[in-house]
Amino acid sequence: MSHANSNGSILSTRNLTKRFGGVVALDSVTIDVQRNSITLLIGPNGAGKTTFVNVCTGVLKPDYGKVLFNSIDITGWPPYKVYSLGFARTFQIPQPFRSLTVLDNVLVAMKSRGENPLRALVKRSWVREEKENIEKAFKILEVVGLDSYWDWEAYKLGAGHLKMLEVARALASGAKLLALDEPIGGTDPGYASRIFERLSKIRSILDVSFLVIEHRIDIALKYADNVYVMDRGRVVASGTSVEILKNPKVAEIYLG
Ligand SMILES: Nc1ncnc2c1ncn2[C@@H]1O[C@H](COP(=O)(O)OP(=O)(O)OP(=O)(O)O)[C@@H](O)[C@H]1O
Repeated sequence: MSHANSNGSILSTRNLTKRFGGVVALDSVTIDVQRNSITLLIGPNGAGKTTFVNVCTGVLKPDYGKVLFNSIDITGWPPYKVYSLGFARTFQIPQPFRSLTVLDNVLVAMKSRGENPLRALVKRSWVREEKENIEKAFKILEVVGLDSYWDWEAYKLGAGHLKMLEVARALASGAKLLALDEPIGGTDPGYASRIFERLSKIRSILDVSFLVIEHRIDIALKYADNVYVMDRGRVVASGTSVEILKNPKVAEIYLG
């Protein structure tokens, strides 16, 4: 199942176009990210991958085209609104609170989703809510494989664990779609595969999808449900990993 119809999609773009002066960074890009999928976005430097995510998440406004999240037209929405709807993004360099523990980092992310200030006045409900939040945070840490690090300060974590903490924080914020920018960048091949195994497990347990930009396709392709290949602002191929590996255009882009 390589091609989506937009009903099963958490994210759909239609003819998304973005120019920077004379450069067409996105040239009529139509992409579907299926629910509960890992969708991989690959392509050489300057293909438009980062611009695509920036336009979808509201960091940049498109010149033309549409972005639909959960069938809601979010074209041109500001980033905070896109985020509060459940579309989160993690960056190449994770940004946790370094001196806070892993657990506190997750709790902070959970709270940032708009708390009712009056709630805090009612002590009993506050205590109960705090307890529920901690239980929920531990469940998330278990899912991402950080439960045994719950009391570590974030600055003590290695690159791979930091990326998973970012994922945990996004999940805590209620995200249904996570755009991950090079999740295995800076990790060794063994750990890189484990990160993708985790993502694969997370999306089978929880109702979440991943849109992943990754350069190390040798590792990433195995775990992707769907792949889009971009080159010079266009989608030049799409399909399953197997289809993509067989596609002569892809070989040409990467080798030629
Ligand atoms: N803010 C900007 N101003 C001008 N040009 C830009 C800007 N952002 C991106 N571009 C141009 O748009 C094109 C697409 O860039 P983009 O960063 O989206 O590619 P990419 O596929 O993410 O590349 P990489 O893999 O190197 O990160 C490139 O030609 C780039 O130089």
